[in-house]
Amino acid sequence: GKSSINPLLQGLDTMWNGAAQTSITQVLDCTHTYSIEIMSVDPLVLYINDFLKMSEIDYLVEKYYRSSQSAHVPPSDPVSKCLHDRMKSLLGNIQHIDVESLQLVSYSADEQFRYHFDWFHMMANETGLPHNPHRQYNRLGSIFAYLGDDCTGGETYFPDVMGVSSIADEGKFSRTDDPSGKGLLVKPKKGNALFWNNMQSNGTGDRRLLHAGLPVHSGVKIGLNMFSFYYPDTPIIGGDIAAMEKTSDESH
Ligand SMILES: O=C(O)CCC(=O)C(=O)O
Ligand SMILES: [Fe+2]
Repeated sequence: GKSSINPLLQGLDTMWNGAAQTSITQVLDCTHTYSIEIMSVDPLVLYINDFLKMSEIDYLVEKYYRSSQSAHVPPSDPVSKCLHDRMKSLLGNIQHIDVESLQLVSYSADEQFRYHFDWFHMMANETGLPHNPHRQYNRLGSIFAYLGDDCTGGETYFPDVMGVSSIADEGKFSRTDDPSGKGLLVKPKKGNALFWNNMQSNGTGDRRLLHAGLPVHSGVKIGLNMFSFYYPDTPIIGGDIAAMEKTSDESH
C-alpha cells in the first residue's frame, strides 16, 4: 500500500492501527484513475483495471475481512463513500441514485458461489436506506472487485457471455472450452473488477447475466460486491438528474 505516488495516501495504512484514527478524512484522497476494457456490449460487461487502489484494499481487508462469513461495510466508512462515488461516476447517464452497502466476501479452498443472478425475481422494497426505506427496487449495476487473489481457481464465470480470444491476458482471463465460444471466465486479480448491467431497458432482469464464483482450489479469494439500486419509478437512462442528485444529497 505504501507504493502510492500520492503522499496524501501514505497515512492510510496506519489509520486503523489507531495511530491516527481521527485524521482519516484528512489523508483520504478519493481521486483515482482506472481503465476499462469492454468484454461484451449486449449484455454490457466491462473489465476494469485498477478499480481500487492498493491502499483502499489494504484498509478494507484489514478492517472488515472475516474469514468465515461475508461482511458489510458501513456506508459511513470513508473508503466506502469513495467507492460509492466512484461507481456512481462510472454510471454516468445511467440511473445512479443509491448504491447498496459494500459487501466483502471470501472463499477458501473448495468454496464457491453457485449460479445465480444478482437481480431479484420479485422486486424488493426494503432498501435498508434511512432516506429511502420503502421504495420498490432491483439491482441495476453490479461491480465485483477482487481484493485478494492469493488463490488458484475461483474464476467468475458467465456461461452465456462470449469468452475471450486467444490473445487475451492470461493473468486476467481463462479460456472457455465450450465450442460455441460462450463462457466468460475472469480470474481473481487484486484491484481489478468487473461491471455488468443487470436490467434490460424494459426494467426486467437480464437472464444472460447468470454467473457463478467457481470453486477455489487452494488459497483464499477475497471479493467485494457493489450493487447500484434500480428504482422503477425513475427512468434507467437519462432520468431526472436533478431529482437524483437531490435524493442522494439527503443521504449525506
Ligand atoms: O465470487 C465471484 O466470483 C462472484 C461472486 C458473486 O457473483 C456474488 O457475490 O454475487
Ligand atoms: Fe453475483
